[in-house]
Amino acid sequence: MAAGEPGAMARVRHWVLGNFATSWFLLAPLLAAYAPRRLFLTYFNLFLRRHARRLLTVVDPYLTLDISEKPSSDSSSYYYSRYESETKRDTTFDEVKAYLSGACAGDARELRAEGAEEGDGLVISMREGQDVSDEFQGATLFWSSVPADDADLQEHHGGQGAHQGRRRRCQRLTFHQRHRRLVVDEYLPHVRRRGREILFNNRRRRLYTNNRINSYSSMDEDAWSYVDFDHPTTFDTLAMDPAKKKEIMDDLDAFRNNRDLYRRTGKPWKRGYLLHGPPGTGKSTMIAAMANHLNYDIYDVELTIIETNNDLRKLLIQTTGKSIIVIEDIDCSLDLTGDRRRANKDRNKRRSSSYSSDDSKVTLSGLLNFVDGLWSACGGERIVVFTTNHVDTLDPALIRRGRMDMHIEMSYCGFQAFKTLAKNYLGVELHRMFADVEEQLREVDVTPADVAECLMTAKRSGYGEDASLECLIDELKKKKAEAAAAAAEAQADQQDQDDHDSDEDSEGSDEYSEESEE
Ligand SMILES: Nc1ncnc2c1ncn2[C@@H]1O[C@H](COP(=O)(O)OP(=O)(O)OP(=O)(O)O)[C@@H](O)[C@H]1O
Ligand SMILES: [Mg+2]
Repeated sequence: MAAGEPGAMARVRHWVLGNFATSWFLLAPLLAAYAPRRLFLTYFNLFLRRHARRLLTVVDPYLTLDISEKPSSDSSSYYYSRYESETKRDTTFDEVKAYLSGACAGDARELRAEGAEEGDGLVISMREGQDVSDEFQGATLFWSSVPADDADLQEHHGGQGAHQGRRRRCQRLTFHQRHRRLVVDEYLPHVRRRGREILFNNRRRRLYTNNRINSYSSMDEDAWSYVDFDHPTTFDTLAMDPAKKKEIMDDLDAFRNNRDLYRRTGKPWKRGYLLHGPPGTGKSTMIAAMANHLNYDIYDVELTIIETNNDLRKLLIQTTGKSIIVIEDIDCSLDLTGDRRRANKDRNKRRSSSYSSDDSKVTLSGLLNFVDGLWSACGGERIVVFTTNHVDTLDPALIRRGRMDMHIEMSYCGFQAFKTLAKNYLGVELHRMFADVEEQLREVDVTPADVAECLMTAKRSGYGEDASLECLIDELKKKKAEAAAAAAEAQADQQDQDDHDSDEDSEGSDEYSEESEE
């Protein structure tokens, strides 16, 4: 309707057009008989144009929607990154193909297999002309593989390019017109989301570490370098109390599976874990197990080379979702000691004198913002892990619930943890010597790292189960004796100190009494 057209006129026009089809059937014979041929043809033409589409939908109520393969010239490995997505190609075709991979493997008869862009997996897709069906909220939808339109090809390549010599493909979705809204609003976003997950799970995981970045450089500078993450630890091989382990796994699963809950409650989709305990109790090992369990990347933040809070933020926005951001030994990193103080000195030397050193520190507040400031909410599905050997020295603000939601104490090796290590290293779940080991473990503080090392050494030397366990028991006894000797020595030192103090006290009081007598 034209703007400003009176309502009455519009109604009349609508009525006329609405009755056009009827009027055609009434008027056609009259026009054919009495009107000039030219007028008849014009009238007929008009009728066809207006009503052909409507007639077609009666005959064929199905709609099609094409998703074409994009030129490979800007194809690059698939990223799950908010930052990078702005500059990377449209990945819809890949997502749809990944989504259909499962259905194709089950349904289609003529398949095509391509190596996944990363990892050892295969992406199965349909050969041209094949189709598969899919169900979504009670609607049946059909996907078929067809060549992309020539027009489409021209549009994207200008008639040449990387796809020359190979026809681009297109996934065609066919659905009933009554599902139009369902498809556009819900089904296609669902397909893309699911496809993205499949692509993400197929790729190799990465272990990132931050580069030293120049605060004044552009945002394009790579803040992170990475290697493939291929750590073999899983929760199965992690030695710790089974109940505690289950609690952590359940917590991780609840985090991963509750995207909507986080959204509904207005909480950013992230969670913090504080791992604390003596060296060698498995804090770093736990992080690897978490990453393997969730299939997330790891960003290992080296705080000592970050110069400003702003750089820290820059790092954060270049991380991807589905990742674990780790700051190891947080107590050492934040306290400006050792390397960090040296790093600051070096930096200050390099800087012009107009910048005070106060401008260039990662402060506690910078770190707090990193963990749960506004920027930290971008991207979502992110886990932050801090590790420390000295939980008591940490600022309470840093580890309060909400920032570090779960505090996990990694403790010395108990019997249950030992059983996991025995299974890992010796392949035994039960043994008559376990009772001896249990007894020794009750009396000595030994880390899982010590036990693992002992069993590994025995295994490498070709010892059998009995000999390996004997070695371990000997080692535990030795440690117990060492601990007893150290305790005795400490007690003796303490005694000496007390004696010394009391001697000084009595000398002091003698002097005092002599002075007072005088
Ligand atoms: N709980 C555990 N389960 C299985 N293996 C463990 C465990 N704890 C330690 N280990 C073994 O000991 C090695 C060292 O452990 P890890 O580096 O995880 O200790 P950590 O607590 O991070 O120590 P640090 O505080 O010094 O960083 C690991 O490579 C692993 O082989
Ligand atoms: Mg560690």
